[in-house]
Amino acid sequence: MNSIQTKPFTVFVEGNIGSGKTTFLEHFRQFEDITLLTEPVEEWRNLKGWNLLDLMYKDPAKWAMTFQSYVSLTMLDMHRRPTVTPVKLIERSLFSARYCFVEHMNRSGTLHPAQFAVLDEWFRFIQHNIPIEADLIVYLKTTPSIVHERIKKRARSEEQCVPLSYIEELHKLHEDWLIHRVHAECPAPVLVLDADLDLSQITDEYKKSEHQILRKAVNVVMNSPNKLSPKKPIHTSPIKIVPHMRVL
Ligand SMILES: Nc1ncnc2c1ncn2[C@@H]1O[C@H](COP(=O)(O)OP(=O)(O)OP(=O)(O)O)[C@@H](O)[C@H]1O
Ligand SMILES: Nc1nc(=O)c2ncn([C@H]3C[C@H](O)[C@@H](CO)O3)c2[nH]1
Repeated sequence: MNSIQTKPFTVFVEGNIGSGKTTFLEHFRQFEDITLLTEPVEEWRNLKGWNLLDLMYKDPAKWAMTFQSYVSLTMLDMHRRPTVTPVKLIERSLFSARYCFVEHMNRSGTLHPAQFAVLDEWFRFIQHNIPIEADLIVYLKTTPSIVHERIKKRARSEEQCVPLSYIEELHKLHEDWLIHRVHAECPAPVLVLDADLDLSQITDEYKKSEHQILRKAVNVVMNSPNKLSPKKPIHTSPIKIVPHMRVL
């Protein structure tokens, strides 16, 4: 008998700019029954001809509010995207937008306090009224200097002037959220992967998350005719889970 799929096992893939989130999602393209939702960067780069990402990086004081408003809309659309597969991987989330990027803009004064208050109210309203939570967060933990080099090498035009200091500040905000668990509203367990490893070694690191992700798909799929057929063995190696409430 088919299992009735009410909500897919939802995984947020989080990490600093250039940490390898898109690359991580691509690793899971080999498996069936998983929906992969990449960050809507192209929508931010072209909204009716406007490159909001570029405008935000060039003049954050003027464009941060506009950009974050559109990030919220596009990310909410991702969270609410109907999913027929038992597992859904999302690149970033409304939580990283609020806890990392908007938080940084507030602390740095890029956003006026009134603008921050509006964005925060929108986040709280959505969080309390729309189910957007994760069942697991995969945190691609990196060293700022390493991802800064990757950003420069990738050479996305809008990011050419992103300073290392910005990456370091975003890193701290990711660590506060996902390692030190300072935000109680996002209780999902966190699987930490060492995303500093280069491309020749990173696949083995990504495989550490397969068991946590695919077993959920297998559990659900086992009750339906089309079995999940991972083309590679599921690894059961011990992995590091950061519980919601850390015992410090
Ligand atoms: N483990 C790795 N080692 C070396 N380079 C990597 C690694 N993972 C990704 N890269 C490279 O770094 C750049 C950023 O990778 P990717 O786009 O996957 O990161 P991202 O986290 O999705 O970035 P963004 O936050 O900007 O969307 C790409 O050029 C990619 O080829
Ligand atoms: N300001 C700001 N707020 C966000 O919520 C946000 N989410 C992603 N980004 C930037 C990082 C990369 O350059 C690029 C791709 O991740 O977009 C953001 N920037």
